[in-house]
Amino acid sequence: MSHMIEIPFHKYQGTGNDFVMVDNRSQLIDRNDKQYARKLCDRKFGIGSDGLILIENHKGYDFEMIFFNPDGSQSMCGNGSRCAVVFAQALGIIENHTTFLSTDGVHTATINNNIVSLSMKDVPPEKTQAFPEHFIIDTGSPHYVVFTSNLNQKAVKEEGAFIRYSEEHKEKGINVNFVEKLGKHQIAVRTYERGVEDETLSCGTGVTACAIAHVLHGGISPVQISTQGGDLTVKFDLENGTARNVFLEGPAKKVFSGQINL
Ligand SMILES: N[C@@H](CCC[C@H](N)C(=O)O)C(=O)O
Repeated sequence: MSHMIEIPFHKYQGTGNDFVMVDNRSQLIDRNDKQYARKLCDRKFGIGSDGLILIENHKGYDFEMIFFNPDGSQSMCGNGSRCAVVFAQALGIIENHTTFLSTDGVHTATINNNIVSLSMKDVPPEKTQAFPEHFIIDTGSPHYVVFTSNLNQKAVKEEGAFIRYSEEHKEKGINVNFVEKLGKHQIAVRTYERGVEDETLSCGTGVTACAIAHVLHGGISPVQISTQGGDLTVKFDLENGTARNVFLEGPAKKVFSGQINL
């Protein structure tokens, strides 16, 4: 970031997971400079959000979304992808259906009355590790999933940080999800996100991992997930241990627009 620029931005949220969106089709922002994410996502000195998303042109797809955590690290973001789809529609890039590129590859999505249904990657057994007390499942981002009772009383930030900074996970980091079973088709989830290093109100790749863990534990798809920021649905088929035809569904909305000088 060498000289001062004025950046038009749009703030979106998907079940309370909030993102700064920048239409970067004219390459206003250097996508290799992590300082933009650090500055724009800062809740005291910037706009404030759980991540920065750049929308860029891509030859083979409707668009490419580039996601950054507030610390500048990159990973797949389920809620951010859902918000990016609504943003792409507002920009006139797409109508109600899209095929686009995200951090972990190609996704499709459909928008119906502000509900975005996003295809997620298959999750084969190699991406699912079951331990006596928890699961580790990679749904584009790595997730530690632990079942609990009294979810509302959980010290998610403290207990999540303890696992995320443990000897095993401190180097690459991991997102930590606490899950309470509410029924065969229902769970409640609270998530500590790496890169934010705090609890967020919802995490799309996180609830996808939790829904898969729930079905491996006797639950049934579709799974309704209640998060601190609203409700999501995850559906998939489990075939020989592989979760296929995985869809993450829920609302995504614009909150406000503005411009910032950096
Ligand atoms: N909020 C996201 C996940 C964002 C990435 C995550 N913090 C990581 O670094 O793995 C979601 O909705 O999936």
